[in-house]
Amino acid sequence: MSKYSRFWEFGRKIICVGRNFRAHAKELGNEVPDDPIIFLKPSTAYVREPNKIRLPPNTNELHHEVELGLVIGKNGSNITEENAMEHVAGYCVALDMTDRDKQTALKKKGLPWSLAKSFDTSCPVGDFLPKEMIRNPEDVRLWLKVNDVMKQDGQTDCMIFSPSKLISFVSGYFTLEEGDLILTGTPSGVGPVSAGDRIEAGVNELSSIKFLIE
Ligand SMILES: O=C(O)/C=C/C(=O)CC(=O)C(=O)O
Ligand SMILES: [Mg+2]
Repeated sequence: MSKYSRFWEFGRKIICVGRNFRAHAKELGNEVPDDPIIFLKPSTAYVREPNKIRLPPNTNELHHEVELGLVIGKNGSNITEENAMEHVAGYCVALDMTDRDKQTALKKKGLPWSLAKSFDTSCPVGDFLPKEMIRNPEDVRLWLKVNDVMKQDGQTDCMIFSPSKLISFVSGYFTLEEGDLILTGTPSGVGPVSAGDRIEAGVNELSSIKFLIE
């Protein structure tokens, strides 16, 4: 068993990348970024099956976003793109649950997104997938169904910034630590979920998660 098999218990940083897929930036009417857009979630955002995703306070529009998670296995800062993958212990399927209404209101005021992105249970994660299980993180299918209907179905080769580029960029600002998780951005097809809905999501056919909205 890998020491990272319960990486969420390390209690480390969850570093998230936004607008990393052109089609998703476009569906929300955003410009494609010149540099990665980065935000953070606290470790209290983690949720694991069979626990449920809770609606944040005063939400009108909770959105699903399926993402590939990179689990960091080696500390480092100022990591080069060439050495980046040496810092990855493995992968997971993850959701970046987003209070879209709140995010839109905060964006309009030029305020941080934390309340919209970082609430308790905003980061459901699947099982740890050791690095050997995904030969090429730039060739992974990310999919998500709500109540058995496919809503997101994208390939990581459509990322604007590759996993290596993201690790290199982020590690110039934050020292990456063992147990950190990097969420690499969502493909298009994000949309609302309500109490009672069932989300199922996965990376390839390797790992899937099922979460109910409470
Ligand atoms: O700028 C927006 O309106 C929304 C951006 C996001 O929510 C970014 C992501 O979290 C993502 O692209 O995965
Ligand atoms: Mg996201």
